[in-house]
Amino acid sequence: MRLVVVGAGGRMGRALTRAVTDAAGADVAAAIEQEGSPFLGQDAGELAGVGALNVPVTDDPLSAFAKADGVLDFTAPKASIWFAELAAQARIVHVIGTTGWTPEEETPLRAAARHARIIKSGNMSLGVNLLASLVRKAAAALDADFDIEVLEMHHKHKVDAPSGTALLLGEAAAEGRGIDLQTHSVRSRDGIMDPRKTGDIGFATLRGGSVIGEHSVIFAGEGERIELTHRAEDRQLFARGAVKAALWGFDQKPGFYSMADVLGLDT
Ligand SMILES: NC(=O)C1=CN([C@@H]2O[C@H](COP(=O)(O)OP(=O)(O)OC[C@H]3O[C@@H](n4cnc5c(N)ncnc54)[C@H](OP(=O)(O)O)[C@@H]3O)[C@@H](O)[C@H]2O)C=CC1
Ligand SMILES: O=C(O)C1=N[C@H](C(=O)O)C[C@H](O)C1
Repeated sequence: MRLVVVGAGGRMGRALTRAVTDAAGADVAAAIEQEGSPFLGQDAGELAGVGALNVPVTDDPLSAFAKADGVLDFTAPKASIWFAELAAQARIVHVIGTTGWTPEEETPLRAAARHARIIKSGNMSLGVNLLASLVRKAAAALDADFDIEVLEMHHKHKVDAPSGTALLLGEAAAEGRGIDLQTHSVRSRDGIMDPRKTGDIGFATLRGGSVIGEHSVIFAGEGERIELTHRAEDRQLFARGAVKAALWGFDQKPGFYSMADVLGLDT
């Protein structure tokens, strides 16, 4: 499968190039950064530390997508929307790991999925997607007297909060409990406020150092507490998941898919 890595100079872009190079049945067909990027013209393999691949980074996704079977995209929402439109025109697979979406920004992705095979997830690891299934089950089994809080920590460079994974886990908890996350989520607390409302799902964000990604869902009841935790120890985990998603998407019809679909997990 000929794959384009967009955002090829970024932390995940470099991890994706390494993962494609390691995978059977996939090649790096092109590498993209935006106009003005210092990475333009550099070899994607050299950037990723796997040796020259003879794939220079360009700022021309249109030409790249026309010759490819799929795109691996961990960039920013505005960029991912544009890439989804191009992937739809080219009728190819678009794997989106980008996080930090508003609900309105997701609408054009659904339109692009009429022609592209879009696989989007806030976390491409098996562990987190399994954790989401466990959270859904726990939330369904426990009554609303168990307060649900989602805690996450990431490296100091991360710009969106709560993380895509925290929101994915919050959605799983809300689904398990049969409530709407939008109307039950508390995303910040500061100063004097009303006591916690029964049924709310709280989010807390920590940022610092080089932490790859840590998430806990805490079910706090009277006199007991259940904590479900995932710790990512290596960014390659997400990149391998993205390549797996692309290879899976190759045989699918146009549509909007999740990592749970790829992994065959119940939702
Ligand atoms: N779903 C998952 O499993 C995971 C998701 N992520 C998410 O992936 C995203 C990227 O993370 P990370 O790699 O750490 O971030 P980086 O900032 O290191 O990388 C993003 C790259 O995308 C580039 N980019 C932005 N806009 C465009 C564009 N229009 N065209 C081409 N390239 C563009 C950036 O270039 P420039 O610097 O010039 O803006 C940068 O090189 C984040 O949203 C993060 O949360 C991360 C890990 C796992
Ligand atoms: O920005 C990151 O690094 C990560 N982002 C994703 C998220 O927002 O959940 C996934 C992972 O935790 C790393």
